[in-house]
Amino acid sequence: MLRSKAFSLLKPIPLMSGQSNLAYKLTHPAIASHGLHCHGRIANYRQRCKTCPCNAGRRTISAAQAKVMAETELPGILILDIGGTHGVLENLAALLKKHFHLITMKEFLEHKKEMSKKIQSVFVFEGRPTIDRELLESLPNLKVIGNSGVGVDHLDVKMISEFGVKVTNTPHAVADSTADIGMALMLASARRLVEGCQVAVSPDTKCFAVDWLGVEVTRATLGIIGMGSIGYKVAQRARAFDMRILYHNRHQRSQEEEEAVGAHYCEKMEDLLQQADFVMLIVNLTPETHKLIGKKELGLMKPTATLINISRGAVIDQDALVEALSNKVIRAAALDVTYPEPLPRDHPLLKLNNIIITPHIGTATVQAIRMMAEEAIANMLAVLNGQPIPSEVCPK
Ligand SMILES: O=C(O)C(=O)CO
Repeated sequence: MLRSKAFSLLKPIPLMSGQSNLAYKLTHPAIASHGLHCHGRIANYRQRCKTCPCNAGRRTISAAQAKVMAETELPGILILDIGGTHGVLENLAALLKKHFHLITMKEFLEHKKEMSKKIQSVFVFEGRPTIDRELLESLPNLKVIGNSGVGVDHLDVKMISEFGVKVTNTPHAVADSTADIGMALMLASARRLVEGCQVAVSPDTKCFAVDWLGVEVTRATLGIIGMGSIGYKVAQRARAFDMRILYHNRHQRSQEEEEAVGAHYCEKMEDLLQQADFVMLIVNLTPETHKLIGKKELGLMKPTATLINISRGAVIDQDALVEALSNKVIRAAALDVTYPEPLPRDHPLLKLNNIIITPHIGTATVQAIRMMAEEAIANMLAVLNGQPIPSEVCPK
């Protein structure tokens, strides 16, 4: 297929906030309110507009280039929030460019007339951009929204499907890196790693090991809530620590799968909560799992237990968690996800010393980012070519 030289020279342009009503809606509200570029979760914590090293966003294209793009044969793909630094932007763009004409939100808004019919896919890389009726109505030939990541709680899949548009996700690409972050949080919390680091970098602090006693992960009981592919990968890793593994899930795994990792099914979540030394949340955020862990559930946990969340912040009632941690109802918590993200500076969770919080870095590895893009591309191409879709998210 032919590709225009002019287009191949184009650099993808990250979404700019506040450009128009539509652009505003496509910017995560939390990010807009912080005045940050919508560059992805990690960048949200670190990059302010002024210091952002990514200057690509300032680039624009001519009407002639836009016309060439609109006439070329590769399907157009609208890029929502492809961001980051350190070459991530360029690497992902290069992968996408093999199959699609990249059209950034800025380009789309500037040349809507030429662009809108060309766009057949929307690629959601990071952040939680709003895909609403207004956007869908402006894309008459849209066939697929390819989400990078497994969680699609930011997308109204039912509404999107009414437009005949498919939604896909990347459960395979995220599984190892997200399971690793679950293990990392469990170990770090158990052995008070963050506090230890703080002591080590303050040479004046007197440090006796007895003041920093942690608890052992080895041979402890791990309760996994949500035994999908990430949950199962966690169980595989936990087996190497001789952990006793309990799990609660909508469906019981096969006997073979259970035996392979030595996991025992708890039909009632309460049974798991009462027995586990570490409770790890790995469920999708749905109306059923919203505030799944609240005051009652925290009260069932052992006072020596640790709660780890690598799913979505809203799975925990954060007010109840603040209370439970302050009153030592449970030993500690380790969260890779919160609501909102990031937490406001004065949030009570940030004032506690029995908590570890990371900025939603479950998939923040060089390998996972690339695999997510590859899996998303495979999904989107399958939809466009009328082939079986590897990972489709069906409306409930
Ligand atoms: O895949 C996702 O949705 C994640 O948030 C992984 O951390």
